[in-house]
Amino acid sequence: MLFKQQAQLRQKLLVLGSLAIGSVLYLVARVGTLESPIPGPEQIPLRSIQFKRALLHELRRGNGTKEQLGLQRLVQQLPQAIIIGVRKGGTRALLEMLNLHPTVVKASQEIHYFDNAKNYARGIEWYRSKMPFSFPHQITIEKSPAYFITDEVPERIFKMNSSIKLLIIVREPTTRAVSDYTQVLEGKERKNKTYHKFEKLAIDSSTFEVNTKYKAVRTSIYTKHLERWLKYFPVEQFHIVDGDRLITDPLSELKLVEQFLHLPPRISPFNLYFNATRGFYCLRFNIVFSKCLAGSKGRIHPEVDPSVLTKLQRFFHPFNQKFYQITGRTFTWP
Ligand SMILES: Nc1ncnc2c1ncn2[C@@H]1O[C@H](COP(=O)(O)OS(=O)(=O)O)[C@@H](OP(=O)(O)O)[C@H]1O
Repeated sequence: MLFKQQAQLRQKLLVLGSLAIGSVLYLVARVGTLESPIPGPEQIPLRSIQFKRALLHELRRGNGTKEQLGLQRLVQQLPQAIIIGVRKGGTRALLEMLNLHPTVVKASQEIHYFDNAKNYARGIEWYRSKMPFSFPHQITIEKSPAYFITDEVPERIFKMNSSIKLLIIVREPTTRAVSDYTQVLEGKERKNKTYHKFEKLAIDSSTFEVNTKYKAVRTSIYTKHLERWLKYFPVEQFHIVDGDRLITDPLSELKLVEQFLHLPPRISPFNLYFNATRGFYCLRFNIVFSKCLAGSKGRIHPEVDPSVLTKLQRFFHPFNQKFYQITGRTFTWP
């Protein structure tokens, strides 16, 4: 009995200790690093949010119940915004970077609720149960890149929330297709299986034209997919993120997303630093905690015959023009 009480006391002290250390480190980290906060009704007390995040972390680790940690107001909210695609566009980087914002809570896993018949049949409360705990003033975001290209998804999302905000991150279409191929190739190699070369898959061997049956090619015809979505949602409900710029200048892209989501600007230069070894920007949450994306992000692409790349770029050109026209955002793709 005495032993149990001592163990409980020790656990409580541990929780309080880690919370106190976390808060002090957080305050030290934020002082002087934040952009001057914008005054107004939207302003959220950052420090208390970060403190609550620390409590949330303790809850997830099983170091107390909601009541013990004073987290009764925690809820599992359906997402108010979804990153619907595009596969290999930088969806993971975008989600992780948005999660730096104190008002954003991410669903860590891809949930595949709307594109997977079995999951969809489980119902909306199943979907909600997959969402992270958050406070009512926070917004939940999930990403499942397969949503963008799956026929049934727009209608299903519309039925859940017709005013939801939709984020699409795109990359130069040919590079995206090669990235898509690289991921599949790696999977095959891991299983000691052989796989065709990209050139063979992307070009029809009888007509020497671009093979539009190849999924990696089809996914890059962004306008075709977007048109299906526009049957349900007005174009204002979408925000297009430049995935190429998210790699080279992530903060500029994140600022545009903050505006689109009506979030106060809180992601600052402090939160992002370039890691020369990785060749990418990594994320800094505070002076002690920073992380880069997993090694599966930023793979080295195989070399592709330049004439095939040119053929693909020519093929995508008219679709790209249409995409610019519809979205009102122009990219520098060839
Ligand atoms: N900061 C940072 N760190 C690492 N990787 C980054 C980052 N920003 C964008 N990217 C690019 O993200 C590409 C992977 O895209 P996705 O996350 O959408 O892939 S997936 O569809 O979820 O598999 C991945 O594509 P590849 O380079 O082709 O592997 C990266 O180029």
